[in-house]
Order: sequence, then C-alpha cells, then structure tokens
Amino acid sequence: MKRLAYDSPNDAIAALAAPLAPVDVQHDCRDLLGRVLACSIVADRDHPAADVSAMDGYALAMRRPANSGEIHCNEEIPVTGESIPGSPPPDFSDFGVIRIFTGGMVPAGCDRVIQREYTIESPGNDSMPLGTVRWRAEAKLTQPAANIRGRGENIEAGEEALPSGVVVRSPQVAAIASFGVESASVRRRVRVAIITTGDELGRIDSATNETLPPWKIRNSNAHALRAIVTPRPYVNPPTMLHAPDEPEQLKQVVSDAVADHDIVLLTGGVSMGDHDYVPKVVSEIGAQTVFHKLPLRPGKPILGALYHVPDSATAKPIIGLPGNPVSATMGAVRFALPLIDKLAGITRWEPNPPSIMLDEIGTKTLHLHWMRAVRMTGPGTAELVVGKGSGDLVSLGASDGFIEMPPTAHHPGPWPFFAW
Ligand SMILES: Nc1nc2c(c(=O)[nH]1)N[C@H]1C(S)=C(S)[C@@H](COP(=O)(O)OP(=O)(O)OC[C@H]3O[C@@H](n4cnc5c(N)ncnc54)[C@H](O)[C@@H]3O)O[C@H]1N2
Ligand code: MOO
Repeated sequence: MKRLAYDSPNDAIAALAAPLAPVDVQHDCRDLLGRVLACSIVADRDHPAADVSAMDGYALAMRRPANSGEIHCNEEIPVTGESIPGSPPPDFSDFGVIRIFTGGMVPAGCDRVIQREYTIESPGNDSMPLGTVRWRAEAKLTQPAANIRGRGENIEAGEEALPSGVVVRSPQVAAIASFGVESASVRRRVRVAIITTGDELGRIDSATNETLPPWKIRNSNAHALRAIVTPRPYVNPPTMLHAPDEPEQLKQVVSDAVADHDIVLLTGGVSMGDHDYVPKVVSEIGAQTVFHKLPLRPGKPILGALYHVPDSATAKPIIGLPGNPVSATMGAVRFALPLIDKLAGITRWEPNPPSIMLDEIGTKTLHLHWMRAVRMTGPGTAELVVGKGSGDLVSLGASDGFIEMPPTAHHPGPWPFFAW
C-alpha cells in the first residue's frame, strides 16, 4: 500500500502551519473585543493602586497601646474614622480603629482588617459619633495583613498585563479597561473563502421550500462550514463560493479565492471520481500539495496544500475537505480552525482539546485515526453517537462533538474531544 505523507492529523496540521505567518497588524483599533492583540498591554498604574480592604470591617494596628499585641474581646474600642471606597483614607489614630468598606484604602499604620461579623458594634453618641466595637472570639485568629489587598500585588506599573497574541474576551477587556487603554494594535481579521463543488448541489441560499429532483441535494456543507468559522470573532464573515464540476471554472474560482483570502476551504471533488478535479486544479494554480489522503476516517481523501504568494513570504493554506457532510465538518474543525488561529496571530493556536472518557467502547477497531461523533453524558464522559457513515448528517446533529482515537485503539479513553 502506498505510504501516506503523514501518519497523524497533528503532523499534517503542523506541516501546513509551519510556513504560516500572522496576518497584518491594524494600529489604533478601539473596538478590541474579539480581536487578537498584536502588542502587549502594559499596566499604567499599580493594581491595586493602594492597599485596600478585601472585606467590610475594621482596620487596626495590633501594636496599638490598647491591644498590646493581642485582641482583647471585652474592650470597647472607639471607631475614629471611616474609609469609604472612592475617598482618601482618614488618619489612623493608635487609640481606635477605622471602619472600612470593601475596596476602601487601608490607612497608613494599619496592619490588618477584621471583618464586621467578628465584631459587636455599638452605635455612636455625642462623645464617640462613629460608635465603638468589641471583638468576638473569631477576631483573635486574624493574622497580620489579613483582608488587605496589597498595593501592586496583582501587577506593578510598567509590567505587562496582557501579552500579544491573545484573543480579547471578557477577562482581557477587564484588564484593558482597568489600565486605561483606549486603543491598541491588533491583527486584521482573517479572510476565509469557502468553496463548495459539485453539480449535484442546489444554490447556497436556495429557498427552503425549493423542490429538488432526487439527483440534486441542498448545499448543507456551505452552511455547516460557515457555522464553524463564523463564531470566531477574529475572522471576517467567510466568502461563500460555489464551482461546478468543470475544471476551468473551478480553477478560476479557486485562483480568485486564493488571491483575495488568507485561507481557502473546499468541499467535495477530492477523491477518485472522474469529476473530482480539486487535486489537479490546486496544483495547476501553483499551490504545493503537502498531503493528499491521510490515515483518517472519516475524511481519508482530505487534501492540504500551500499557496506561496510569489515574491513574498506569505503562504496560504488550501484545504480540500471531502464532500461527505461528516468528513467536511469534522475536517474543518480538526484542520481548518487551528490554521485560522495561527493566521489570526494567536500564540496558542495549536489544538489542545480537553479529554473525555467513553461510557462504552463498542467492539470495532480501525487501523486509522478515527474521528467519532459523541454526545456528552456527564462531566468528562460521553457516549458514541451511532451513525450510518460519513453521509449521515442526521446522526451528526445528535452529537456534541467528536473524539479522535489513534489506530487500533480499543479502550474507553481518555480521548481528545473536539466540541462543535
Ligand atoms: N474509489 C474511491 N471512491 C471513494 C473513495 C476512495 O478512496 N476511492 N473515498 C470515499 C471517501 S472516504 C469520501 S469521504 C468521498 C469523498 O469524495 P469527494 O471529496 O470527492 O466528494 P464528492 O464525491 O464530491 O462528494 C461526496 C458526497 O458528499 C456530498 N456532498 C458534496 N458536497 C456537498 C455539499 N456541499 N453539501 C452536502 N453534501 C455534499 C456528495 O453529494 C456526495 O454524496 O469519496 C469516497 N469515494
Ligand atoms: O472519508 Mo469518507 O468521509 O470516510 O467517507
């Protein structure tokens, strides 16, 4: 049997990814949500900017004369001031305690905060307008620095809060907002073209009530692949194209798509049929075929190629996914998404799927890498979704994702899980 270019999907992905450089940088971007940072975000101030309280309670110094180094539970201690978030702290007197609220600045001289529930509070009067407190027994357990968030303990001014190459999502937005950053350099969005091929397909956006003769099918791959790519916020809405099973027209569509996009995904026409023109056309436009066929099911006929833009260091991947709906969708998740992430400039683009265990393994083994649709049954556990092969998009609809088992494997796991 002819040896295939790569023994595993990961090796094949690595080979396509190796020459890829991130897309260009766009400067002064203000709407950063969902974008990939092309610069680091630096803290403009310490965080926290001062020692602040993590609790509502009372700030004190254990060394003060009344405490003489320990908490006395029966003593009435005057409250001499209040530290309220948003205001500078009051002066601290050695002969009292400061009522402090979560986020309030800890006055200089205080060494801990005792939470309010460990105190008995008495209301104010004319001589002590802010009242007094007595400690409950639990207060004795408080250690130095308790309930104080130290100035700069999260980060100090001038340090890197976020590195380049991360996607800006909610937590990153929090850091960016906290350090007063209004705009930053990001990668421009990745341009993806999705080309479906085949004379059996109806129009991509054909009316749903369109009646098709039995020799025609609806173009479900176009919709499925668009749905795989679109949730990535750092990708432009993909360009949807279709080419008939006619080599010259297919060639034109593929070469136009390669010119205007960073990555091109095709479905159909990659196997052995008389009308499977994708491998030929890909090499005719000058792309280098990195692999055609992998030891993989479904999706064995998958094709991976690189178009090296003349007089430039830019390489653009072309992935010829098999037309069968299960092969096309699993192949897009497994192969296209990591490459898109690398093009997008994401540092941690390599697949790092979580692991799951199968409830039951079944009897079959395969001498190929086997992508199997599964449905989650509990935390970290899943069951196989029984289907009728790579054309069965109905059973696929009952799955949460797929696992990938290496050749001849036959045990419940753990297996890498690729979610939809
Ligand atoms: N002699 C051989 N025949 C086949 C082999 C082989 O090794 N030797 N491999 C089989 C495997 S495995 C697969 S997978 C398919 C891949 O075929 P193609 O990529 O050439 O795909 P097509 O023949 O164009 O289509 C296959 C199947 O998928 C349907 N299809 C295509 N496009 C769409 C779409 N956009 N939406 C929904 N469904 C689509 C198409 O109608 C076919 O039924 O080859 C096997 N054959
Ligand atoms: O790769 Mo094909 O999808 O197994 O039938």
